[in-house]
Amino acid sequence: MSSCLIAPSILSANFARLGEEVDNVLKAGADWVHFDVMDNHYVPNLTIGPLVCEALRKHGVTAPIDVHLMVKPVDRIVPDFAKAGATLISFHPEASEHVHRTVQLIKANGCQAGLVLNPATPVEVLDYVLPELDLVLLMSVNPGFGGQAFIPSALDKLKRVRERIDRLGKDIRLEIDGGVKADNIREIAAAGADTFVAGSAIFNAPDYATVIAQMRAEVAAARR
Ligand SMILES: O=C(CO)[C@@H](O)[C@H](O)COP(=O)(O)O
Ligand SMILES: [Fe+2]
Repeated sequence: MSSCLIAPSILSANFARLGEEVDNVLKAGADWVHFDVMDNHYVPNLTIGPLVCEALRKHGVTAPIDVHLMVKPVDRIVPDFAKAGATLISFHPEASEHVHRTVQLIKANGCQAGLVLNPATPVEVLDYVLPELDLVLLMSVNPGFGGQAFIPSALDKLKRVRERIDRLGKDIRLEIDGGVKADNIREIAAAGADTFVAGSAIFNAPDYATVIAQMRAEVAAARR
């Protein structure tokens, strides 16, 4: 199993002080910055684009930026995010006419590629494309908003995707996104996730370092 990575979703950060918020959460022990891009079309919400990603890089953020695109169509915006400093780019298959082509486009632009499965998207969508991926992102809420409750069926889905990744024997990260908290992360880790997005659980807490440390301890307990 790969190392445990914590990826705070900046959707729940204070956007008026975004650079400082990202610095603080990284100082508090976060590994990646999870960057939620919403277009008010694929999902009913509107957030941030490549300019903000670029601004974080110019501000001095060197940690991996994990871009979660909830944008349809997706291909046109991929090169812009690559130029803006994205490390990984993940997209929803429903937002791409040609999933395999979008994966290749992301890689051709020098980024790692991830595919995102909504709660009702079957794992079979990974057939034929899993070997090309660097990451699978399972949604444990319907995309569009932070602060929603974890959908329990994601646990069974995590197990099924973990089996597929292990069978393939390739180093592919299994990321979970939505409703992840210190009090449910242990069972999420036990089900096979190795990369944990958490927005409200971290940014709504008084002390980011305490929550992140708690989360890591829970993941370690699941792996013992
Ligand atoms: O992609 C999304 C929502 O669409 C997420 O990344 C959320 O922003 C996670 O927030 P919490 O559920 O952890 O508050
Ligand atoms: Fe996300």
